[in-house]
Amino acid sequence: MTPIEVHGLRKTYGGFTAVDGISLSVAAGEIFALLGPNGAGKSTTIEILEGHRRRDSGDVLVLGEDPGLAGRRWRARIGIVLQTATDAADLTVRETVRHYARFYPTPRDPDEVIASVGLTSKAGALVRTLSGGQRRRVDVALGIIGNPALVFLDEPTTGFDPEARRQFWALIRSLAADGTTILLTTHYLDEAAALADRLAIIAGGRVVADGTPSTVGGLAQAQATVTWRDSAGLHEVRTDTPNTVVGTLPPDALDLQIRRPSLEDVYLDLIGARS
Ligand SMILES: Nc1ncnc2c1ncn2[C@@H]1O[C@H](COP(=O)(O)OP(=O)(O)OP(=O)(O)O)[C@@H](O)[C@H]1O
Repeated sequence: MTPIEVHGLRKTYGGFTAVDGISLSVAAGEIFALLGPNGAGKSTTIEILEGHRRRDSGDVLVLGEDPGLAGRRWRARIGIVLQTATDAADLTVRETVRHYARFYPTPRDPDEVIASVGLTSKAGALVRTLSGGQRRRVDVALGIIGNPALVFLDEPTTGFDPEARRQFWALIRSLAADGTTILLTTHYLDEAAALADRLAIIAGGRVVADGTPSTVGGLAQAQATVTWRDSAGLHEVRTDTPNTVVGTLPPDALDLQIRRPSLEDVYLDLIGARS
């Protein structure tokens, strides 16, 4: 069974079309990233897949069921990390995670989950005393405590420091390696490049490109730009074979640079952020 299958998804708010015919499929154990500017329709899409929002039209199957109709057993197989942080009652990290574990038929071990999000040293601290990034890690812990087959992560690492982000990436990779399917939205292109097996770039409610982080939008075929400076000035050459160009440079060439388009270049072109 394909964990996520979406075809022709549409959602309007009043007269405004937020999602305008999105189709995508995510395979078991795959990490799939949705990228796109603010207001592109990522959260609306993910909320429909979570069963938190109704669609206007389109076919949606999540773990084999229509999220608009699925019941508690389906919900227990899904982990969700929302954009907004969990309300922190007067509970410690360990109490909070244990409390949530009781909602699921086959939860993971709370202490193991706390360790996997790097919060062991804060397990006894009240959640409301944690920093923003630490609270976000509690959100992630609550998203995976139910041992879900599928995890939705809406901008999961916002507010994480660089080390915490890398620890989080390792956690997500290990979940995927164990067969968990991951759908995440992110504004960090390095996060998508580091984590995603496949990704879709969404703009104006439509998928404008999809593929792997190294091939999306024609990245694999894109030419390299070689720049250098010599006594005649600055030179720039676009080429498929940068090594050959470098081999022909004069001995006084300085400041040699070979640059290939990055995911960020492709992304900015596709969303029309530059001409
Ligand atoms: N409840 C709502 N009522 C009316 N319009 C809405 C509602 N929710 C979202 N929208 C609009 O739908 C569009 C898509 O919003 P959505 O939250 O899906 O975008 P997003 O890609 O997740 O953005 P961000 O990156 O800022 O989280 C936006 O223009 C937003 O203003």
